[in-house]
Amino acid sequence: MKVKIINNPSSGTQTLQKNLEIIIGRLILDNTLKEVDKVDTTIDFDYYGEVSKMKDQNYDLLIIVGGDGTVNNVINAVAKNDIDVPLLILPAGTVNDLGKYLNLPTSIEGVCSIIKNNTVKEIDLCKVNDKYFINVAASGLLADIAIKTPVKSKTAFGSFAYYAQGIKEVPKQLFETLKFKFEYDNEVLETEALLFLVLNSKSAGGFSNFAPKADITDGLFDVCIIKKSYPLNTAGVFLKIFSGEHINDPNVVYLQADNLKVDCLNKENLLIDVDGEHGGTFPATFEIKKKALKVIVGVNDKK
Ligand SMILES: Nc1ncnc2c1ncn2[C@@H]1O[C@H](COP(=O)(O)OP(=O)(O)OP(=O)(O)O)[C@@H](O)[C@H]1O
Repeated sequence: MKVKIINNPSSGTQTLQKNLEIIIGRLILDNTLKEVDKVDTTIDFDYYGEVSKMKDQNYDLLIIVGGDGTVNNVINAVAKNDIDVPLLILPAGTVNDLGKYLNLPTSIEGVCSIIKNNTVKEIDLCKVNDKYFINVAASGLLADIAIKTPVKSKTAFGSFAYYAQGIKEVPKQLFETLKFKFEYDNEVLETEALLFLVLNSKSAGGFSNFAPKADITDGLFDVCIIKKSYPLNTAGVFLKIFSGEHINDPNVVYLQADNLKVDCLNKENLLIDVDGEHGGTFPATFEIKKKALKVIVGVNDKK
């Protein structure tokens, strides 16, 4: 196998990155890997330029080592360069929603065996305006926390940094009212909302059941809108997210669609977060390309 590795040395707690040399060494020794081309990212890394070097080079696999943000940067470069090489995501971030959903390994043994098994699955690729995403786009209350938490504090404290930032932000944001307009399948919905998410997989923000009906191969977005309500009701909604029961709560709108436009009617320059990275502002047009991305999954992946 000829592989390219794009590694973010700063993602998460850096455990997987430290084991990379051992993993590569083992796979070279048993002849699984014939050629390995590894590059470490930097803060201002040129993902597009790096991925464009893969054209016509007969790579068998592109391995991404990093958190959701790194994965997002690489898949944008892959899609925009029209690269058709299967991707292996090695989850090394703070939250790793997609990694958990796809049962991707983090141990040395697990990573070696998933590469040897080389089981390819085609998954949907999502886009909002000109930015691709693989797992989730979100906006409103809490959605910008992933963006605001500095990389350094994420590394030092792992997911605790998310909660610390969250606690600081929530009281202020609960008094805000955001009014959104959703257009999908000839329907129009205008509502005051705290937060909405557009999901490809089931998992977001560390909640593995945010979109309990989602299937990453069905060509549909799962949209979860958490409506503005009394703080106690909102707290109830968040508790139900653990079990997936929130989708039946009167303060939640849950829908599936293959097309979606969203506008924020009362706040300019509200950010959209895509897979933990900046995804621009409103109005937002969402597109989904069914099974447009090849990824390696664990042999026990049943989704
Ligand atoms: N060498 C580096 N040093 C510091 N920051 C980097 C480096 N390489 C990339 N980055 C930054 O890391 C960010 C992406 O981090 P990533 O999402 O992979 O990890 P994380 O934030 O720890 O995980 P998660 O997104 O799951 O929370 C990008 O915004 C990118 O600019």
